[in-house]
Amino acid sequence: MIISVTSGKGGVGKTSLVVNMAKAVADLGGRVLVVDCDLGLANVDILLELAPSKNIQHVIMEGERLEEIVVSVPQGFDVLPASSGVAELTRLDNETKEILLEHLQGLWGRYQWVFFDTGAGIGDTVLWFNGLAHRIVVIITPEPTSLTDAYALIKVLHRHQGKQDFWIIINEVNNRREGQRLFEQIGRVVDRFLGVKVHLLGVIPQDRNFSQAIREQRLLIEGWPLSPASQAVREIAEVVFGWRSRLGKGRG
Ligand SMILES: Nc1ncnc2c1ncn2[C@@H]1O[C@H](COP(=O)(O)OP(=O)(O)OP(=O)(O)O)[C@@H](O)[C@H]1O
Repeated sequence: MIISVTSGKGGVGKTSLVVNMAKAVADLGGRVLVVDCDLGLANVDILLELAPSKNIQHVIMEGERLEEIVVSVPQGFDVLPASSGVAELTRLDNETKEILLEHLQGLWGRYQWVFFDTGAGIGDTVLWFNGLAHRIVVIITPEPTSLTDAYALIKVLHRHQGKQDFWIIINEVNNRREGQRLFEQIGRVVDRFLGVKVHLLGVIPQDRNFSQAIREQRLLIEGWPLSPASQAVREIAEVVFGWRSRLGKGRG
């Protein structure tokens, strides 16, 4: 099952949540791959303190095989790293997309869960990766711009790709009630103007250990396993873990 973790606004916690969810799902027994889909501005390798010699850039530009690029991390999952500072990769032409898709299809059958950590916004590459996913998880924070940008992203994915269902994580809230209120707010708007359904996947409290974890290049759920945010990530992972069995073994 391919799960894309995406957002309208940048800096809302996508990469932080993807790597922590990947470990939490792997801890439950899943074979997990994280794909850094922010092809020109990669971050996953930094958060995991990887120094990959090759990345997706080498597949696209030099014809390397993805298998040669995948890195197994000690946290128990695999990572497909991307490159940083390569402007050409921020917009993929159709031929490149076809090549990449062919490579990816040969790879992800080996995994039960594939997490896409997409870039932010409604750019072509973000939309393309979201289009490949079985489930789209949109991260929203309480900032009003995050909410309006999430609406814009959902609108574009619905109109251009016919996506009907979105799973929402409200991140960086002061309390659960605030998360619930924000979820209801986005739910009302997308239902009224787009006829789209959103589902609450989880609410994650604000936790300054998240930025400490990034500075130390550690995972929150490893370094601060008892924090409320770690607990929330694990609860989300349990829901995600249950998705695959419901989807059936044939897909993903
Ligand atoms: N629940 C949280 N509480 C406090 N800080 C958080 C929380 N979640 C994420 N952050 C912080 O938000 C910042 C951005 O996180 P991250 O890089 O994961 O976001 P992103 O959406 O992947 O960014 P980009 O759009 O640039 O790829 C980081 O400093 C991280 O520590």
